[in-house]
Amino acid sequence: MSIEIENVTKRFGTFVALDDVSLSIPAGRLTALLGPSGGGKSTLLRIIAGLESADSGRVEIEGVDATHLTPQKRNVGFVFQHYAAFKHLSVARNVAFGLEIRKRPKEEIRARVQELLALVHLEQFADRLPAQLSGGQRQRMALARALAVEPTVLLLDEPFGALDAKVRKELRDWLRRLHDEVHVTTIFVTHDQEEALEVADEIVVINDGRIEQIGSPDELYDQPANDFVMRFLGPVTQVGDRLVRPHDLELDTGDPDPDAVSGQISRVTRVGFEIRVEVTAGEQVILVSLTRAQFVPLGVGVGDTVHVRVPEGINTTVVVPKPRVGAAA
Ligand SMILES: Nc1ncnc2c1ncn2[C@@H]1O[C@H](COP(=O)(O)OP(=O)(O)OP(=O)(O)O)[C@@H](O)[C@H]1O
Repeated sequence: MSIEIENVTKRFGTFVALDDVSLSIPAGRLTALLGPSGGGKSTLLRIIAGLESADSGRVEIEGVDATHLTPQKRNVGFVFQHYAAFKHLSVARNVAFGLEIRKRPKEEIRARVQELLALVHLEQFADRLPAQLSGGQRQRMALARALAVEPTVLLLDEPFGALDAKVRKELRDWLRRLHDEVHVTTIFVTHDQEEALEVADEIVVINDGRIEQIGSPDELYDQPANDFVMRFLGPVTQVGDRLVRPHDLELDTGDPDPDAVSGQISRVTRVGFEIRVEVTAGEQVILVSLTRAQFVPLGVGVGDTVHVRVPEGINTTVVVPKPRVGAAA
């Protein structure tokens, strides 16, 4: 294991941002810290970086107790959402910065900067100023700069958060490929489940200062530990007391299956190749997502009675009723 977090707690005043968090992060992998805003992801990342100190607990990086080490002594590279470049220095000098302050030989710096700029596909922009780059190019420069000093760990806090959706997606693919080339242990914070599912080897779901689940994208998607994780990772609908993915459900007409829930179609919406069917069954509105090829042969529309089936073997979680405010514990 590359990073061990043991029983880390962090409070801001009386607010508990991290509540006794323990976690092992494997070496050489790309790990996403995923969760809703305010859940504690950035705080955890900043504690790993040494930019924030925990109230209690321990941080170990590559077998070394880093709990009380300064950020400089931890050998971590850091990239934030808004990267603060040196505005008056060229792209190449920005990337070279960490090597220059470490007083590495000029020739070594030149070769390394060239190699890094090639890695992030910015060779032709070496002499530009940061202001002459696009947002996506600037974040790539930030990554090259963070990688320059060969960090043990690369920490990325919503590195593509400020960019538009299309560029974000491109950089996501690019980060995955970059990681496949350099294999540096990387932790990145995101609140975007699609980003985490697409890019990460391992995902840590954090909510309310606690870890909800750790696993590969497939494990989290197929075997969510609880209804929070299930809801956070993709669309869900409720059938009875079970949470299900709308595309896992089946619709039947004719004689109902004994386990099926019957209701009336209250709405049909087409979104590209997907047909979203709302079935009202008593108090519940169930969302069923079908392909056109599944929907059309049913020959049904709004007002018709249908039966919703949860096929055997598909993944569901039971909804835990929320305690009412003021209810006794
Ligand atoms: N310096 C601080 N002082 C007081 N409260 C803080 C401080 N830093 C963070 N917090 C609080 O701690 C909680 C966790 O913040 P954190 O930034 O770790 O969340 P996050 O999961 O990264 O969310 P986001 O995606 O919005 O950045 C939030 O409620 C935040 O308001």
